[in-house]
Amino acid sequence: MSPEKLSPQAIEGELETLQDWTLREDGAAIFRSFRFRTFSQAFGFMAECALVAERLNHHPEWFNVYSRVDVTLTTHHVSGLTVQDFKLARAMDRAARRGD
Ligand SMILES: C[C@H](O)[C@H](O)[C@H]1CNC2=NC(N)=NC(=O)C2=N1
Repeated sequence: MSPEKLSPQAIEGELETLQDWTLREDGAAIFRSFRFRTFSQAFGFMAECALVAERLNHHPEWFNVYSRVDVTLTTHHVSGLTVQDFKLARAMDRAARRGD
């Protein structure tokens, strides 16, 4: 059963629990730029998140340059946000704290 597209109100509620993420202008994605001390830490973060994404069957759109990883989360099959995006965002926040 694929998750339902979240309403703007539900998205607002979810974002209140995720201080470091911002809602994209079109309201269909959330964004965070992670900063690490080294490239190795950034890549280790990506490797850990890749395994989480596979487990959730929900995958990020991300860009890495050196110690920075920019992440955009959206649910392609509803062209918007679902609980899967916020579940992955929380997992990524946890992984980033471990990588510090
Ligand atoms: C077939 C497979 O379940 C789908 O392609 C999954 C895979 N990962 C996904 N990731 C994201 N971000 N959005 C999706 O809609 C999505 N769908």
